Amino acid sequence: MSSSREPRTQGSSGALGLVLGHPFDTVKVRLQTQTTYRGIIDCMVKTYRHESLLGFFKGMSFPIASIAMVNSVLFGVYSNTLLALTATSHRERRAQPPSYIHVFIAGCIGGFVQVYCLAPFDLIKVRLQNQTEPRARPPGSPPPRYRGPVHCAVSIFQEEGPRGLFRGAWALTLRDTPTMGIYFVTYEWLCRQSTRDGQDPSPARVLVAGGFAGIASWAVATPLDVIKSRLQMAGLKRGAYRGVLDCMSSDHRRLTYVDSDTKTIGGNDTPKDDSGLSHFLQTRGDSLRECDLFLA
Ligand SMILES: C[N+](C)(C)CCCC[C@H](N)C(=O)O
Repeated sequence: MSSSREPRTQGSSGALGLVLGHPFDTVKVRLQTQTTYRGIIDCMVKTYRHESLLGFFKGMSFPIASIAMVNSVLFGVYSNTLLALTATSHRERRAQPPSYIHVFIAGCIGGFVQVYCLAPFDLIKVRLQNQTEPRARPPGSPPPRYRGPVHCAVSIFQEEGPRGLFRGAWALTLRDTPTMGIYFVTYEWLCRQSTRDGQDPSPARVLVAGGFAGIASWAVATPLDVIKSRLQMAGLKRGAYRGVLDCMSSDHRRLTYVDSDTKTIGGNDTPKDDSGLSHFLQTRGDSLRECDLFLA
């Protein structure tokens, strides 16, 4: 980073960005993994109707608690890699800016390393965001599979083992390694464009450069983000996908069906031959049709 302000503010600005962005992230994750929604507006309307505004904030607490740590690993590894590559300290760098190829490599390495802190938190976030139970559950309706982030972490650990907590981490690595490189190159380039040589960019410029760097990196990251979210949700069904390539080429609608243990529903394709299930569906009606994508 060419600004010395960045490390001090990254914790709180990261958390603020997260609260503002989380409702959109929830809509994104649901559209990536569930087949019940026709589009963004449909997903927003249904979420609001069934779960109220709070539905958009499901799964937010662990990311808030971990963002400072994940970002300090990212920026720490980035800075130290850049230091090793260019042999110039943070101060000297203002007079002697690092080359873009060094910025890219340092960004990729930072992105690669932070994945191993981010992966378990991101997995729990995605699982909780996909729980579409309403705030006030009708009497007799099944409880959500996970009661909260800690229960979710413990359940995944018990049901899927420690490696279960890293489900989707390989796709996350493929998503973040190159795109963090893109993030830092775009950020550096925009800061240098808008600032005279040897000076620190103003806070407003840092904000704008960071925003555009985020857009550029997300534009590239989104396809692998879809795969990552699907692999994370498919965790409960062993063998649902054989890996990243299999997930890329399979029709994900075939995997959305009712979980017989929890009676939660994913997607719109439900098995036709289960009469108990169709009775269950008829009696539960539409509200359960929007329910969780949990694969048995
Ligand atoms: C993929 N891309 C590089 C664009 C952004 C990665 C964002 C990672 C972030 N720390 C998080 O909490 O998810």
